Amino acid sequence: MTRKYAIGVDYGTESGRALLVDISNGREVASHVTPYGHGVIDEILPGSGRKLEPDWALQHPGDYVEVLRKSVPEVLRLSGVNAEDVIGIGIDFTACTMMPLNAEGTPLCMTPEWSANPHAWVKLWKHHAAQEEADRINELAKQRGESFPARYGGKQSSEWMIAKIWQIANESSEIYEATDLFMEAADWIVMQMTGNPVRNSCTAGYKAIWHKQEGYPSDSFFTALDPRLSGLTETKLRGEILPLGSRAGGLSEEMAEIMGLLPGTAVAVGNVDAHAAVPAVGAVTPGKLVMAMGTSTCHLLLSEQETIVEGMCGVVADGIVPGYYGYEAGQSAVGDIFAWYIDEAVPEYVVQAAKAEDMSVHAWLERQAAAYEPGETGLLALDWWNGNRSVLVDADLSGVILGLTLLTKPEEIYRTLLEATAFGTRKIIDSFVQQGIRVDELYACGGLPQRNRLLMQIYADVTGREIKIAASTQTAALGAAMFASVAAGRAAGGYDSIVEAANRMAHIREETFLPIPANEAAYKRLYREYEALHDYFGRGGNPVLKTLKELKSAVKSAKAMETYEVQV
Ligand SMILES: Nc1ncnc2c1ncn2[C@@H]1O[C@H](COP(=O)(O)OP(=O)(O)O)[C@@H](O)[C@H]1O
Ligand SMILES: O=C(CO)[C@H](O)[C@H](O)COP(=O)(O)O
Repeated sequence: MTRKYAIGVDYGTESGRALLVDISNGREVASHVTPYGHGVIDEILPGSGRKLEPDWALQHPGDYVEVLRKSVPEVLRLSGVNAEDVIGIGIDFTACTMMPLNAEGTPLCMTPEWSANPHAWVKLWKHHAAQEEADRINELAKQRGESFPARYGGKQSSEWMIAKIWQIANESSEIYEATDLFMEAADWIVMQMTGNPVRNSCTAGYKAIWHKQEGYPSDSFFTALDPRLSGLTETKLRGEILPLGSRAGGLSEEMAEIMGLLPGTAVAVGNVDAHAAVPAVGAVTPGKLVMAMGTSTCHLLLSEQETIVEGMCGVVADGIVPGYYGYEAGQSAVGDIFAWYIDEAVPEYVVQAAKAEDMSVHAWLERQAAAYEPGETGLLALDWWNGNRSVLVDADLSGVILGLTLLTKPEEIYRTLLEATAFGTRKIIDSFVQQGIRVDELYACGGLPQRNRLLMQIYADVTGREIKIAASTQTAALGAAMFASVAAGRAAGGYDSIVEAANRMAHIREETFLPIPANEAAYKRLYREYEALHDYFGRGGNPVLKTLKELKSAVKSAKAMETYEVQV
């Protein structure tokens, strides 16, 4: 029999990547990346030039289609694989990345009528401007004794579907009224390929408060929240919800032509990027915590038990691998913090020194920072540059760095930022363990583990655990391709289950990172300080971070309003 292949398409924050994989062994044959033309829209709305308020993060859905148009034909060309040997295509996406659609399934931002309204655009996962809505959802759920908050660590995040939808209703009732469906981008892009408006159980479960047995929260909850939300789940959130690995449909004639594939090729239901990565490192049984480390970090863990864990993003039955409860926790910024430092705060001499040695600024700072011992910088930071997702679930928190002096060097700050993210991860692991959820092994995947050895050593030292690293640098796309092979099924040359696919297609590297005992001891001491600082700034000991944010928002909103009034 000829070799069979599947394509995984990973939609990240800045770009989309297609990966063509040999399904017999997981060999990655070809990949291609298409950066999003509009990137992350967080300052000015394209077209109208309207200035966005703080904490907004939008995207253009046309950029997602461009990835299919460019990267899929390109992986076929690069690999020389024939379209008839590609048995399936699967996608994974950042989430909750959502958009309002009209009755034709067109995103409202792509219609002339609505394109100047920011609420018509895709709200990216890191759009954090729905915090008030999230707070109110949490208060009301508590008052009414709703059962769902327990499944989300007690709190809904401002990053998620219901808070984002309600923000639209509150700030732009005309967009809310004009919306026929609110959809995850993961489901929308699948609908572009198949014509079928199906939703996937992973984003529905983790991001839209859907439960396999109980469904969405009751209509009386939504009505009590806001009478305009009455009937929401039956109307604007309607749609069949299918489990991971299901076939959403076959590729349409039109999209097959655009993508260079055969019409009818199996398209798997969408998935979340980090979740797709779990089977791609072979973590298909309980106790294996997978850290998908990139712009942000998601922590994924399987368990036989359903328990409440403080600040977890969610526990969903079959949410990652069928047969287990899938837990998710996360840090809203990790690589993004390092990127911020390099883009916004590194002195010019560092950029020049890196250039002179033909190194990236990251690599130069990593080398310099590696010369320090734990504690030697005299610095400590809180990793909240993009709020805190777990365990505090509070997008209104911000970064803190302590201990700066006139002698502080850029590499010391860089090291401190790496350490801060490791402490944030330790906090999450402790939270699982304290609630009796086993964490036996750590796996790291995503863009960071293979780019920064110091980072991984610090994580091993801070957690006191061995860290195994994914062999693939594109685990999410590999996972999406694995789910595609399941959607295609055995009869087409694919697999019956994701566990079977993982057994054949997942790989980890031989080299692992082990804790260095002296470093581990030093970090134990520093972690105690991190915990004290964490609770002081994060649990209300001193609300200064929120006060600063309120002041900033008030001034920025007043300025944005002035600019808008001048324009109209
Ligand atoms: N050598 C490095 N050390 C630490 N962080 C890095 C390094 N190189 C790139 N990064 C960070 O990696 C992040 C991108 O990770 P990646 O996994 O490729 O993307 P995404 O999370 O969008 O899928 C960026 O935030 C960038 O700052
Ligand atoms: O919350 C998520 C998954 O549940 C986001 O998709 C994720 O945090 C963004 O991923 P990346 O850092 O890879 O861009």
